[in-house]
This record gives sequence, structure tokens and C-alpha cells, in this order.
Amino acid sequence: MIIKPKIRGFICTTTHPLGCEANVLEQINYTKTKGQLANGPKRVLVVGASSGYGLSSRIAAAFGSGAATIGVFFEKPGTEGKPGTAGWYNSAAFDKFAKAEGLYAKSLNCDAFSHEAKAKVVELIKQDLGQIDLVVYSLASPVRKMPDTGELVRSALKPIGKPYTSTAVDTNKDTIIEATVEPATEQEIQDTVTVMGGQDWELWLHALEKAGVLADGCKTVAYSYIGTELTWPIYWHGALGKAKMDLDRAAHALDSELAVKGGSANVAVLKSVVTQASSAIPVMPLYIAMVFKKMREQGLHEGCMEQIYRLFSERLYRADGQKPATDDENRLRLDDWELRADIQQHCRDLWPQITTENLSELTDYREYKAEFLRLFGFGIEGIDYEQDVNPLVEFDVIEL
Ligand SMILES: NC(=O)c1ccc[n+]([C@@H]2O[C@H](COP(=O)([O-])OP(=O)(O)OC[C@H]3O[C@@H](n4cnc5c(N)ncnc54)[C@H](O)[C@@H]3O)[C@@H](O)[C@H]2O)c1
Repeated sequence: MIIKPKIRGFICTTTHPLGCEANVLEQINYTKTKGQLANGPKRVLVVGASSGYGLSSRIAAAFGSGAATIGVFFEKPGTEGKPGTAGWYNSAAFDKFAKAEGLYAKSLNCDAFSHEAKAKVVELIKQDLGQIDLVVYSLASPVRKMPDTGELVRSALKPIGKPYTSTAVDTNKDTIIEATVEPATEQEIQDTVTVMGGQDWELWLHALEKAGVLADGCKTVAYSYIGTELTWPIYWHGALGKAKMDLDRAAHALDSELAVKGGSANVAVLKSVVTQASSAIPVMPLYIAMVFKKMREQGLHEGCMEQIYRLFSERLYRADGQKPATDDENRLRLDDWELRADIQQHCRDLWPQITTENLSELTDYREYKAEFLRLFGFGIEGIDYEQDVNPLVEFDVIEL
């Protein structure tokens, strides 16, 4: 079939298999040009491995360190008449390129919050790898099915205490609007912590530890965002921020547990990037369009792959073997460039000046939209979108 983008709200309901494959290849090529990590991991589990930061983590481990990888994700395959999700095609492409280089790659398409997913991964590690050296936790989900009761709990992208009104961009109409988001209820805050907090990360590590499949010195990292006062009301001081604070709590607890065997657990605070998860957060698209323009001008631009390669090479696996610098909460900070005073001051000054008319001139909004479409495999040079393409792409994946 001929596949064209179809945008609905903040998602694109179609995807292009060849475009997604090209995205993955571009990240692999970037990693290869950066060279092999001196002290990189060899056996890696990535939870949330099919898009955004998790996919880049899997690529950094495999192509930057020759690691065997197990990837867990929750995606929909395509059928002959309907495209699958981008994460499905990304994972198929990763599998193909990894195996072409003789790298071990196993993928599980399942609910990572379930007990079954954890048990299956333990079984795979025992059978194929013995133990693992790194666990990356990169889930972004609006909902969690509780593993014991089956209850569905949903997260909320809302402020706490009072409504939040801000200038934002309506990405359907490309216009500047005033958006108001009502505050989360106590229950919604608790639920957001249940979905996006540290509990499931701890359940993963405990299941792996109990099964004896964590190698001595095993590291684990989970991803977070903090930002500045520009986004605090909706993010760090909002319901999601409470969940990310709970991730900090879990990191401290896991770090003490892993330290016994010479390992470590850290939260890595990453920069804002265009992913399916960030496009759903009110105000983020406008903030990203602003901050990207300034960071590009300053030669500081990074996408998912650049951020993650820097996390691996300059924080987690430093060539000099030294412990990386952390902030006072023991977090690894990769948002250092985004939070630079001049970058943030620029955004603060610009924010009140933005109108529908000057949006494209004063920010990288056009580039934001293009990058959003690229997430789904569209707008990629070298791909002929008038050509027939088969949405049915199969690869070796374990379905639970
Ligand atoms: N995007 C940003 O700007 C940004 C910035 C800093 C930190 N982060 C953090 O990085 C992490 C990853 O976010 P992202 O933006 O890369 O997200 P993303 O939407 O690109 O990827 C989410 C991943 O989680 C998987 N997933 C979701 N629900 C699942 C389930 N129930 N079972 C198995 N897999 C499931 C998806 O398949 C996918 O692989 C999040 O913790 C996020 O808060 C994101």
C-alpha cells in the first residue's frame, strides 16, 4: 500500500516501515562514527526499547559496545492492510541490522508491567546470556495494568494545586493558544506515581536479582526530566514530577542494594527531545521548538542518540574508568547544556513574544513538526513515499 501521514491530535496514526528503518540506520551510523566504548557493557536489558531514548540506548549498547541486547516493548505489528506502530518497525530494523553484524538480539513484545514479562526475561537471560551487566529502564506509558489485581491505573499530565494557564501551540492548527490545564486530584497524583514512578523499576531489578542474573558490578539507569520554571508547573511540580521524584527514591534504594555487588543505580536526567511521549505533554512542543533553535545556534543540539551516546561514553562507561559526577541526589545530569543560563534566559525572554505569525521565524517549530513526522518514518530523504510498501514486516519477536 501507499502510506501517507495521518495526524490525529498529538499522534500520527500511520507509519512508514522504510522510513522507520532509515531512522534506526541513521542512529546506528552515528554510533559507529563515534567509535567503540572503552569499558562498555556486553549484556544489556532495555525496558522500553522500541523508540525514543530506549531505542537509542539499545543501539548505543549494541553498536557502540558490541553488546548482546534483550529489548522489551509494547507495540502493534502491521497487517497487510494497516501499518503497525513505529516502535514495531524500529525494532524489526534493529533486529535486522544487529543480526547482520552477528550481534545477539532478542525482543519481547509484551506488557513490561506484568509478572510474565519479568519471568520470561529471566528465563531468556539464564538460557542465553547467564547474567547481565546493564538494565536500562525507559518506559513511558499513560497506563499500567497492576500485575497482581489486573486493575488499570492511568497517569495524568496535570499541574498540582491550581490550574495552569500558559501560551502553547496547537500542533493541529499551527496556532498559538492559551492553554489551561486543571489540577490533578489527590487520586490522580497517586495514580501517576503508580504508573510512572519507581515501583516497576524496582520490581524488575528485584526479579532479576532474585533469579541471580545480575552480574557483579551490574548497573541500572532510569530516565527522568526536570527542566526549569518554564515547564515546572506542568512537569516537575506537577503529577509527573511526583512520579519522577519517586524514581529518585527508587534509585537510592536500588543503589544501596546493587552496591553490595559493586553495582549502581542512577536516575539519568535527560534533555527534552521530540518523542511520542513528549508530544503529549502540554506546553512541551512550544518549549522544544524554542530551546532547539537556540541550542542549534550555539552548536549544542542533541537528539536521542547523541544524548544517549554521551550518557554511555561520558557518564556510565567513562574511558578513564572514573566515577561520573552526579548532582546532590546522585543523578547523572545530561540536561546540563539545555539548562545553561543563556539558553534558559533566551527561552524566558522569548516566551511572551511568541505569536502565531512569528512562531516559525522565532522558533524551530517547522523543524519540530518535521521531526515529529520523522518519528513515524515520514519526510525522510531517499524514501519514495509514492511507492507501494508492505506494512506486514515480520521479525523474530517473542509475544506474551
Ligand atoms: N522525551 C523527552 O523529552 C524526555 C526527556 C527526558 C526524559 N525522558 C524519559 O525517557 C523515558 C522514555 O521516554 P521516551 O520519550 O523515549 O518515550 P517513547 O514514547 O519514545 O518510548 C516509550 C517506550 O516505552 C514502551 N512501553 C510503553 N508502555 C509499555 C508497556 N506497558 N510495556 C512495555 N513497553 C512499554 C514503548 O513500547 C516504547 O518502547 C521516560 O521515562 C521519559 O520520562 C523523556
